[in-house]
Amino acid sequence: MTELLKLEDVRKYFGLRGAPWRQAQAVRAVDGVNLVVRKGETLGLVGESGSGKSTLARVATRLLDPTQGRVEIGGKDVTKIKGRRLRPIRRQIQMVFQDPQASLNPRQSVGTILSTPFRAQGIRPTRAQLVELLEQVGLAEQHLERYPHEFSGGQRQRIGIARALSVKPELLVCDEPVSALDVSVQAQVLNLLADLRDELGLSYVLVAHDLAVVRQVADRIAVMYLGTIVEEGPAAQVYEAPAHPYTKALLSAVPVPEPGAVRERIVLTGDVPTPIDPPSGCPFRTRCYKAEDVCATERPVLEPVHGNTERRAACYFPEPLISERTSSSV
Ligand SMILES: Nc1ncnc2c1ncn2[C@@H]1O[C@H](COP(=O)(O)OP(=O)(O)OP(=O)(O)O)[C@@H](O)[C@H]1O
Repeated sequence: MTELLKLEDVRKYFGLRGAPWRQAQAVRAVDGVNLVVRKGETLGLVGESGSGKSTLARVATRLLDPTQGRVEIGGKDVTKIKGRRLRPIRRQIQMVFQDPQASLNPRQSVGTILSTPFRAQGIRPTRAQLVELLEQVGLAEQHLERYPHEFSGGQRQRIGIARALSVKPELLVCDEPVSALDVSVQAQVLNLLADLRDELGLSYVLVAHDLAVVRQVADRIAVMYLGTIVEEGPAAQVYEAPAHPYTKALLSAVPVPEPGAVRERIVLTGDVPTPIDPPSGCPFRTRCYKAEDVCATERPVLEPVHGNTERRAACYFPEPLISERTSSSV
């Protein structure tokens, strides 16, 4: 299948400017990520706050330059591309931001907001094109002249999605697209994203800290911890039988949908280490219930788990791939 996005050993360190003693304090927000998103799939990127999801999303869409590594979009190496030469890239990959309130200019009408990506491509959109965009996200022509404050949170996110769709991208990177919304509205926006995927053949990277949200829509899951991907695989398999101890701990806090089913609860002790000075070896080892000496000396890389090439985990002691979940009698 066509690879729409490919990241190879991507790193993003903040604070590398200035005197050498300052550089020693660099924040390793993304620290060696390899990831592929194929046409037609929805990849859920999950992890706790501060794990580097937003930074990775911004590097992948080339809103940020990587410190190191390679970014391929639509089979083309775009790592070093800058300025106007990024235009054709923007037609392939667009971003939807977390907070529609902050990402929409309050002084611009919806019509102006939706026109901006066209103009960045040197195109003057027709009114019919703008109306079509609004209709795609469940809004209507009469909304074109209105301003962001006249809309609800859910409607504003629809405008953010319409803006991202304007240049007909193949891949949308959605950074926590529903976390700023009321729970009742979250499902509507997620349904809209699913409908758009079916109608337009879109692919998504869906960034979320809420595993229940990702479960609804993702085909594949990648789990981030301290700037690295610690596990990836088909969503159903990862949810059913997490291989990495961190994924297992994260999921143990998520209610199981089937009535009567229970999951073993794992409470992680200790704080997330600082990305300025991550632990030696495995970044998760300081909080891991399975850590052994080897985990402190060598960093594990993503490898097939127990021979299953669909499932990869960066762990020397992955969990078995069969579910350990127990069902109590209903
Ligand atoms: N511009 C920046 N300068 C310095 N450090 C930054 C910058 N942006 C992010 N960071 C740091 O990089 C790390 C990863 O942040 P990032 O926002 O990517 O994580 P996240 O998983 O998206 O978390 P959240 O869900 O809270 O946004 C954090 O330690 C954060 O403080």
